[in-house]
Amino acid sequence: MVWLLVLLLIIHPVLAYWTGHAQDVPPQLAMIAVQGTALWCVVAQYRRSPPLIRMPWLLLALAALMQVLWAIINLLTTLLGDKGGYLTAIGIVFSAMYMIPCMFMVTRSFGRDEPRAIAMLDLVLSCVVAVLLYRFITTLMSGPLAADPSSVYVVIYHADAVDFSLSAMTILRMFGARSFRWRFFYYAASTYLLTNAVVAYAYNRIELQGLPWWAGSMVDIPYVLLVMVIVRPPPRWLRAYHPSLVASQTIASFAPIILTMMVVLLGISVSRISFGIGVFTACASVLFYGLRMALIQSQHVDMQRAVDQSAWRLEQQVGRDPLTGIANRAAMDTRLREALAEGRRTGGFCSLLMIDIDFFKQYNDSLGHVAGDACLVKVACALSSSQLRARDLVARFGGEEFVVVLADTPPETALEVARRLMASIERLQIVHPRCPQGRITVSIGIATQTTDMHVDPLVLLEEADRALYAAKSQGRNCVEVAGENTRALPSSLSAFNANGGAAL
Ligand SMILES: Nc1nc2c(ncn2[C@@H]2O[C@H](COP(=O)(O)OP(=O)(O)OP(=O)(O)O)[C@@H](O)[C@H]2O)c(=O)[nH]1
Repeated sequence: MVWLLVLLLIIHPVLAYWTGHAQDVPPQLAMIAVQGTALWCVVAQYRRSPPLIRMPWLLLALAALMQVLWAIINLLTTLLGDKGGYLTAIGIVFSAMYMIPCMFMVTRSFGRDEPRAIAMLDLVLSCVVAVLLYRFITTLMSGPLAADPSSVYVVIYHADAVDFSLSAMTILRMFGARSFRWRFFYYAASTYLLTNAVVAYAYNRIELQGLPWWAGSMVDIPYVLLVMVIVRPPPRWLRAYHPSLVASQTIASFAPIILTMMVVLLGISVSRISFGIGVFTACASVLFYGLRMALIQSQHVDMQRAVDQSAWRLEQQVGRDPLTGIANRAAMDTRLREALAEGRRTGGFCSLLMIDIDFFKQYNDSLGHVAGDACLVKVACALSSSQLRARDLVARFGGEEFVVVLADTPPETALEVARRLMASIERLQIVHPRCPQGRITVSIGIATQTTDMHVDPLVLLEEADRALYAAKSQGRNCVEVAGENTRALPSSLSAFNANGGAAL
């Protein structure tokens, strides 16, 4: 590939020197061959690239194709002549159409989640630029305005402004790209666009003085550089450079304004020739930009809503037991710590109820695990709808064990609550074929942090567990309050324990 290019590069000036003029057929053919080689190289890169980055390479290939077609039309004009001016008009069409893929690749962010409507808006605006340029050039270069020498300069200045704006924006995009593949694409594109702009700048001015034989060889430079950039290993700084997320996002958001700005400027220029069209396009471009921003804004609002919802769902799930839907162990730990701290601060009590379903293994064994799960859900539901205060927390501790945290609750009240809970389970009347009562019952252990004692959550849990164990030993279906063996209790409750637990 490189050797073919080198050969063409030598042939082109040799032919130009031999024919004596850059615009003769042989040098033009050599130039088209150089352009074609570069086009082929970009297409090969497009086919090699992963899907997400194919689109910009395709756009670059389209831009190069427009230039090749323009050169072919120029060649046909040399060969056939152009009496009606049709070939010149077609050439201007291709040179204007060159803007569409260029604008598109510079403006777009190519994100997967970008709405299609935005791509359509960008495409329409890019087409408007091409149409305006065509209208502008044809009006100034033919008809009465063509006689005015300043018309040529006006066209040249506009072409330069567009070319240099595009290259500047492409360079900016290169420094804003966070992935190496994208940086490499913009590196190749900016090399091509910038040299193209410089060559066009020089060529147009030389052309005004009459083209020397070597001038055509200048046109090869952007294409040769493009091929070199693609086939040679990329420079090390391109791989090492990493823009910050803020810089990258700012540049990507800023890019569309270049497109709008170009349409506005072209609209202003065209208004010299056709006031209506100029003003209309300038206004339309601003409206389009506003619409583009509104679409992005509404997409962000939607995304934010979805993020909020999933965060809320996650928050709910984190503290929830997936089977029963009530609080889980983690939520209980947090609430218990808070309630104990509150008790210490205010000098109040904090009680903990440890509840365990009796003979649950037998229930599972006789009716199956699915029925066991359904039973757990019903028990959880009954516990949490037993007229507790909003600040009390019912949680599934694990397996068939539940815990109720009762902040600011003395042991006497905790005992009343426990009775109420047992009664609500009893009301469920869940048949248990292998339980002496013939229905599901629970045993409860109570532990309390008293005003004069500061207890660690784990210690309180252990005490409640010991009390529960005692309740189980007493024959189940009863409440046991953590007693003298763990901590001193009010006399009324000690008496209650002394009776061997409260059979309800
Ligand atoms: N269906 C179901 N069963 C569970 C779940 N978690 C724990 N279990 C069962 O609960 C049973 C608990 O058995 P044990 O610890 O022996 O308690 P028990 O049979 O209730 O006996 P006591 O507590 O002494 O009355 C075990 O068979 C566990 O498999 C669950 O999420 N779903």
